[in-house]
Amino acid sequence: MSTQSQCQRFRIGYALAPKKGQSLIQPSLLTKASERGIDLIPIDPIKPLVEQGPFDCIVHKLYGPDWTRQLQQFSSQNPNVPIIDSPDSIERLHNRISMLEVVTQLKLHFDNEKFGVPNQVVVSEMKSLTSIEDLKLTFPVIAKPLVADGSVKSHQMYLIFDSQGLESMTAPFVLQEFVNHGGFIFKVYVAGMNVKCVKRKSLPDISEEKLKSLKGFLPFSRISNLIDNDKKVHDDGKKNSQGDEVDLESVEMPSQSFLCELARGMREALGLNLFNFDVMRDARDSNRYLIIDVNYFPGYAKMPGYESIMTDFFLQVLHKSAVGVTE
Ligand SMILES: Nc1ncnc2c1ncn2[C@@H]1O[C@H](COP(=O)(O)OP(=O)(O)OP(=O)(O)O)[C@@H](O)[C@H]1O
Ligand SMILES: O=P(O)(O)O[C@H]1[C@H](O)[C@@H](O)[C@H](OP(=O)(O)O)[C@@H](OP(=O)(O)O)[C@H]1O
Ligand SMILES: [Mg+2]
Ligand SMILES: [Mg+2]
Repeated sequence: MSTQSQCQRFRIGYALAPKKGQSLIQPSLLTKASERGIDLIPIDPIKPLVEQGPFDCIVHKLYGPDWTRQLQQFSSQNPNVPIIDSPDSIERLHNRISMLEVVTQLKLHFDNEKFGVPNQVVVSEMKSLTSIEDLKLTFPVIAKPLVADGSVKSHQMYLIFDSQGLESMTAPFVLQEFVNHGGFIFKVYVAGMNVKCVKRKSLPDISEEKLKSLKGFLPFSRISNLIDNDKKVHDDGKKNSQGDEVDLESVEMPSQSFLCELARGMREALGLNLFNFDVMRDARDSNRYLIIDVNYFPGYAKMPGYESIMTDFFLQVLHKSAVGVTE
């Protein structure tokens, strides 16, 4: 390394909601990044962005026309500064149909694993809803808000057991088949070329027998983010709220090469660098993986060793190896 490059420091501007900034920008990340020549600089979205530089890269999770205009203006004045990620590409993740469409379009083949998404349909209005059979679904199903914009409402889900439960819903929503998956999911964090998978608690399986005694619907929200979930990752053999054993320690991870290839395909197809996706392993076929959710700029600080992973990613971007970043 030349003397000049040893001295070179990079400035990465970050524009995040206060809560998000506090969770991501921990002293440990600032230290790790600084050791490798990166200064992380907060951006004030209220002030003109073009007056806050210079930046070598911008990372953001803010929305709205004013912010998009700020980014466009900054880009036109600084065409070589990467903006992670493009608002248009992020937009695709704000709709639960378009976020998964990309998965169904991936042309990837694996020797052992199969992947896909659960069957789902959009219900736009209740009056056009006839029966579950007409929708080519069977109970139980999950009603999810069509919009996934980070609001509390967008995380409000309903597990529906019968037609009475279904009739109680308010359109529009996405109706997705409930797939038994052993009560756990995998969250696959992607930061450019870096891919890290963690296990999380999920809804318990519903047997045909159990379904007979379940009536109506059950609301739930942020199930994989419940407070005791982190404990589950570390503790063995605890019971979940339904009384079923969920021993996350003994759950076998999908192969890293499968996840890396899937993540690469999704990253390129989405044109995004910072996201995670939730994956279920089908209880009927352990080689079948279903992607159920894709989230922009998730809670990376929950990921063990996130400081090194994020710093590696920043360096990749600065060296122009990220999607949407041109040479
Ligand atoms: N088709 C399905 N079959 C079985 N369980 C599911 C299915 N879809 C979702 N779940 C369960 O519901 C949880 C919430 O669903 P989903 O991930 O779509 O919502 P979200 O609010 O966008 O989540 P996040 O907090 O990750 O953004 C999942 O983590 C999983 O535990
Ligand atoms: O608030 P919105 O825009 O919906 O985004 C959330 C995602 O939906 C969640 O997936 C993130 O949690 P995970 O990192 O556990 O997936 C969650 O992480 P956070 O709660 O740590 O910020 C958010 O990124
Ligand atoms: Mg999810
Ligand atoms: Mg989500």
